[in-house]
Amino acid sequence: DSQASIECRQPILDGGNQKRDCDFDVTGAAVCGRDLPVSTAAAANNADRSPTSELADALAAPDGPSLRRVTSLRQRRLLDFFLVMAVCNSVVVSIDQPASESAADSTATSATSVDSAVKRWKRQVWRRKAPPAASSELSASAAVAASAAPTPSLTPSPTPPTPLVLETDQLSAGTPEPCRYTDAELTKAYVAESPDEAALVRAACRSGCKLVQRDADSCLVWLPADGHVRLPLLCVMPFDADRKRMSVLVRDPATNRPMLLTKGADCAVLDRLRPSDPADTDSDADRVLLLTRLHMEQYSVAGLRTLCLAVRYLDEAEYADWLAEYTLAQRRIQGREAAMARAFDRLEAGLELLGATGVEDRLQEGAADTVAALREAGISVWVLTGDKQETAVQVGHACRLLTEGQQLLTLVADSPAEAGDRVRRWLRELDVAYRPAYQIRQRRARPAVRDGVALVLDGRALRHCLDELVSCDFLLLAEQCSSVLCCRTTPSQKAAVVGLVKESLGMQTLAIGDGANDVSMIQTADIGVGISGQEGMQAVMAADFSLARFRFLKKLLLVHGHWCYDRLARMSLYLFYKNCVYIMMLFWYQLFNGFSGQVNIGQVYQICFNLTMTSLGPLVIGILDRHLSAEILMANPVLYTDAQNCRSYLPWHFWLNILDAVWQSLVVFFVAYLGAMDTDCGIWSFGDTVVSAGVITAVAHNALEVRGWTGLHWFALLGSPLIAWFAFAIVLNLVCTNCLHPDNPYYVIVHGLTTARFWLPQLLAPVLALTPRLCVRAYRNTTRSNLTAQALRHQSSAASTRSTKPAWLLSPSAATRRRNGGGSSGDAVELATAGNFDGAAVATGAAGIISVGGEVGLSTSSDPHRLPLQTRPRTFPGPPPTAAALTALSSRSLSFLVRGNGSGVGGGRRVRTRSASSAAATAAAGRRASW
Ligand SMILES: Nc1ncnc2c1ncn2[C@@H]1O[C@H](COP(=O)(O)OP(=O)(O)OP(=O)(O)O)[C@@H](O)[C@H]1O
Ligand SMILES: [Mg+2]
Repeated sequence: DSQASIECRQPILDGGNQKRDCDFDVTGAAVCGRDLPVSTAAAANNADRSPTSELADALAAPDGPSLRRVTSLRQRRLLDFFLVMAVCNSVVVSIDQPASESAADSTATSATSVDSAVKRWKRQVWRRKAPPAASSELSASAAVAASAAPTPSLTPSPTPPTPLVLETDQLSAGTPEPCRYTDAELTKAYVAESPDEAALVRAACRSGCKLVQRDADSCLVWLPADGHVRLPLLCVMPFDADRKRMSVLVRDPATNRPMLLTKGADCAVLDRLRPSDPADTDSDADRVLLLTRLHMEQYSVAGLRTLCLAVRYLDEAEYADWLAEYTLAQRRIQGREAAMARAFDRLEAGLELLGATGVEDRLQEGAADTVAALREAGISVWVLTGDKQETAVQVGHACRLLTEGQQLLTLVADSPAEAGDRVRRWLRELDVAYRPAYQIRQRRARPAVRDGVALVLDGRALRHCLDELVSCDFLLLAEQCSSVLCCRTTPSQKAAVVGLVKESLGMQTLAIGDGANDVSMIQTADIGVGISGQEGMQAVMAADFSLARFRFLKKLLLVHGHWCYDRLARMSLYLFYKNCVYIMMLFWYQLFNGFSGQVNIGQVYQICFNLTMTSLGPLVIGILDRHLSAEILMANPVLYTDAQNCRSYLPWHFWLNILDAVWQSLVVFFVAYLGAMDTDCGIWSFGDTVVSAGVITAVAHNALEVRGWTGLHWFALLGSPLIAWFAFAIVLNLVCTNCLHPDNPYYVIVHGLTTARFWLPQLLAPVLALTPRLCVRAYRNTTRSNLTAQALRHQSSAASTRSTKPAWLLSPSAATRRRNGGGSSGDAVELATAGNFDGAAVATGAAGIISVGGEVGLSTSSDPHRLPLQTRPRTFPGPPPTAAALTALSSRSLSFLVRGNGSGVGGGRRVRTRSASSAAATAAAGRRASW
């Protein structure tokens, strides 16, 4: 699933894990503070009045709709509307569970309990072992109806059940008995796979139509005019993403006729309505349809998820006929699914529209920030949702995937040719050159994204875009757009889109979703992330990573992703290095023995060099090292682009690393050789000196690579030479009196430790071997201006300011910063020329002034970890800042990223200013000079 849709899926758990029923409602008006009408046939005549309470009032009125009285058609529709809301779903009433469990206070618990409760119910439905015993609240007529429910095998009854005529006295006469549970108890007890369904059942309950109990064979509802009424369940046609609807076949308790209750997406229900009869002048079907469409549009534009509710009454012959087909379909071994779908299709036709509902689907806390951060990190975010377009666009705006003023390219097409034409026209308009598919994949750099353009398409258009004749152009277009929103997508389309991006663009893909409809997409993507929420655990079970909240994705990618990449890159480089050093130490000895293959290092040491003596250091780097703090990485998503561009492991890093290894082995070997020259040093004693210097050099190299020291780092790096080498070798030399022929090490190192020719190389070789690396490191740290280098400098300066060291131990700039109150902001603002911007001036701090081509704006942030790091200049529309405006900022953190036209501020010179106000004046002067 897409990020935005995940967010939308989680409205109920929002607000600090509190499940707040009042956050959503089908009717919205009273509860959500939204003045939205509910579209029903009953409300059709009075659509301009507030229908929310009107509907509930109408249901509860003394002369309101009742099953035991003859009511008007309009009243019956109102009753059916609420019955669909209450019954057409897979909601289980787990009233006996403690509220804390059933209310799903914790996401994980709720997901598990939802899953298990719903699964239990589904098992019951499919097994149908025994018809339920008539309970006390069952009215006599309902009891007859219940017993008339089909047998477990769903075999069509040879004779239709006795028609049940509802007799007035069979239902409780007079005032109906009150509902046995309170609204609060019931709403807490509803456990649903889908949060929308739970919202609908709760809304129906609050309006007066209460689902009290559900088992495999029947549903017990409470109605204001009738009390408890049991509806025998004949068949449940579960929701699936291809049909986009769900139906329940029940017996109407009033007439005992089969009655199909359906709810689903507008596109899945409105096409299946019974055509209106022009001869029937009483029918207001057209009017209801018109109003329902109008209301749904209002709901969608308000960002609500809409559903259409419909009903169909069948007669016994129709039902028996259908049941025969359905039973045959169920018994098929091959093509069972298709046959069942055909049977469902046949029944779910000729529907009568009852109305529509809108469920508010709020974004999780932090969702918008997360999407914004991912986009800032250079990650292309595509939203693939089953929602309708209007709702998805609203959600896109809410999560800041779409921005105001953006050009929305809305693709509607009925054929691949039409889709191809539209796409190619837009490509021409955007001035994008055509490229064949293989070139797109082989391309090194991604094209620049146009911030002002977003692409929106629905499932039908997407199907044509996935056609192989159109897909290449579609991808070219999609790449140009800052966001892509695919609506009304099926699970298979979601997977196909991910597969297309992965294969054709050669990109690493991450799919995140929370529902069963996201499973195939999650499995197709390179990295699958499941959100455990109200929609069950399927997504989590299929995913590589599981999160409880969408906002945790930011930390997963920007912090842990970044760390992981950096650690693995440096660990791999180190592993190549140490193997090369070891092999080369053996190789140099071959120059002295005519390449005979004789080695100067004992067998045990050869094995242990890699296995124990130099293995802990890279492991600790690979697991624990952190070159940038989590705060800096979270505050500066743009740092993620370094990882995306593989900056820590470029081909030249590898070759330089190997060259360095060759150099170090050369130094280690020949320094030991010079020490042993013209002495009585034996081959194994010389070997000990080489191994020892090699271990110390490799560990010192490792120490240079460490970015964040911890106790484990110290243990690994001190333990490797002291314990894994010296202690081990001494013990082996003392113990091994006559072993390991021919290199019996007995007393060799113990004797060597007493000689200067052993110790001198131990000191000299590491220093000489590591000097080039140290010099290059120092040079690069001083001169590099890329994002990571800037962040590292900021981090170390902040650390030195926080440090409790005496001032004379700090560098002059750190001492100045500490005097100025810390950080790199405040009075001391430094303007320095940035290497990659022509004529740009950069200063560290928290506020930024960013300008391109004469337009300039201000961006401020109070986060002290936020750096003015920008890979691309950005344009902030607005007039250039005046000196006064800049000076006004002097009381706050201030920094500049000012782009001139080659002259003016910065202008290739390094400018140092004393105070923010003088920096402001300089900038303003620069502005005048350059814009
Ligand atoms: N339980 C349900 N009963 C009837 N119709 C449903 C049900 N759940 C969803 N729908 C309808 O089917 C459409 C598609 O549902 P689907 O689950 O594929 O995607 P979604 O829930 O809208 O979005 P997402 O992709 O974010 O999960 C929904 O927009 C809704 O109109
Ligand atoms: Mg869904």
